[in-house]
Amino acid sequence: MNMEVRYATNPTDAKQYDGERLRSEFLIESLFVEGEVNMVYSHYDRVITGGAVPTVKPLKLEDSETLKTEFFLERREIGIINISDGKGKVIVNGETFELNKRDCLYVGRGNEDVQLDSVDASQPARFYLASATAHKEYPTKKLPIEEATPAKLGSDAESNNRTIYKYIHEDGLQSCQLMMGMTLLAPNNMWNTMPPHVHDRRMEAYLYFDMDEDSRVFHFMGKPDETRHMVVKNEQVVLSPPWSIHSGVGTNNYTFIWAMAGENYTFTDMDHVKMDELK
Ligand SMILES: O=C(O)C(=O)C[C@H](O)C(=O)CO
Ligand SMILES: [Zn+2]
Repeated sequence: MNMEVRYATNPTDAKQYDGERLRSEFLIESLFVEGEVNMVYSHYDRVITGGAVPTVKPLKLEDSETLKTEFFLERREIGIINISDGKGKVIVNGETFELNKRDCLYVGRGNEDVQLDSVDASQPARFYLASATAHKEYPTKKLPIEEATPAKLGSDAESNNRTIYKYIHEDGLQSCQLMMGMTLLAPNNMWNTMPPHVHDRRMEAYLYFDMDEDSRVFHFMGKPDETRHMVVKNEQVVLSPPWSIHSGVGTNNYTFIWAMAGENYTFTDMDHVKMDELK
């Protein structure tokens, strides 16, 4: 288990950052390594994002060193999505949940033993993890992508025709503060979340995946009138501060998982940015 800690940055300081500094604060370049659990603890709403790729043996969710708790979910909840064609298994206190590609499992606070495993070590599962602090236990529950409610957004004319699947949210899997879902772009559509928005009440993390080796997403961040971009590869995560837009355009098709935590539990609570305000 590897845990990196990242502190929060205010937007006035972030204005001065060059590309390298921007990437070291806001881009997570390597989460998915075979046989490892890698996580980043962000001071933005204390959200932990991580990747786990179990092969020949299960990997345990743990980090008493950083959290100073007896077990990982003592005071936390977690959303787990398998992004691999290889089937995965999550074993929660002895109960097994099988996750196909794009299925999501919510595990509530108080579950002591969480293990992540692959059904076939030669085609391992790749689990994306997002965890937030939690004040009570909600039931551990799986939601296959087929049962997540799709919402169509955008249009071919704007090159942003896409479908949002919400898994953990007020009308889906219940949680304390974590919200999580996946956005799939229709073929030949490259833009996400443009026009952009901010939500000063919540941080957000985007995991970009399903990309070829040479595909890139140009991810836009920053205050609406002070934007920057980072060039993002397959299976990399952007940490989006509450004051920042979070939008991207790909050189090829891609999918992304968004996860949020913070003040309220209302997916639609966004401050939309007018194109005139963008600089
Ligand atoms: O495609 C989109 O637009 C999104 O998926 C937006 C995210 O869900 C988001 O930013 C929620 O605040
Ligand atoms: Zn958002």
